[in-house]
Amino acid sequence: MKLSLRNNVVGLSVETPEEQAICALLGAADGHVFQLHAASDRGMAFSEIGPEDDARRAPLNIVHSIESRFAPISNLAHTPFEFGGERYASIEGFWQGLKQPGPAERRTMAKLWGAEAKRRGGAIDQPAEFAYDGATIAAGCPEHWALMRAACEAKFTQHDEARIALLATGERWLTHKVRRDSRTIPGAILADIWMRIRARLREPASAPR
Ligand SMILES: Nc1c(N[C@@H]2O[C@H](COP(=O)(O)O)[C@@H](O)[C@H]2O)[nH]c(=O)[nH]c1=O
Repeated sequence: MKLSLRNNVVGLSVETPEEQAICALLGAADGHVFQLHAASDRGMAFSEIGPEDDARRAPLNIVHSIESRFAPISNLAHTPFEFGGERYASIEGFWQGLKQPGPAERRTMAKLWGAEAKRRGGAIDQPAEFAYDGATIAAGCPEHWALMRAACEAKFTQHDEARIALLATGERWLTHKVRRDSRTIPGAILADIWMRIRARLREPASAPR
């Protein structure tokens, strides 16, 4: 193997069939970040840190249009779950339903996901307060966010794909930056909910059922 160093780039060129086989294996790590261990002037080692975005902990903006492997994290994704004795097709169906006055209207919203859930909910004025499970909750207050957190917990514990997608974000900082931030649940609150749930899911006791 030939070794060179030019412009801060370490170059290795293959000379034997064994080295060629190793080089072919390393093809799977193309674009990954490696850490250099240069303990002596006779040799060195590189240990793999991982794909560049993971290694750099690049922020990840969770929106409906994100790449498909992370899409189930979005509130708009079709990720059926049960919460408070009711079935919901998506978090958005749950959240937008809270704007509705009665159980029948909430049930209708509960069946929706994707752009339709967002659009139908967007057409409803957010009441200053609403009733949920016998309590009166002021819109946009921490109790309102606590409902979002509890529903998200239900989603990520019950829906395998959503949980796998959330855990696949590793240590990356999550954001929820959309064209117009919600007046009832700011994107920063939502991102914080996802990151807290992710940390909880990593704890051994909450490993997938
Ligand atoms: N605009 C948008 C999303 N907005 C969603 O709207 C909800 C808040 O709505 P509201 O209470 O009416 O302000 C919340 O669930 C948030 O995720 N979501 C996405 O994935 N992609 C988007 O582009």
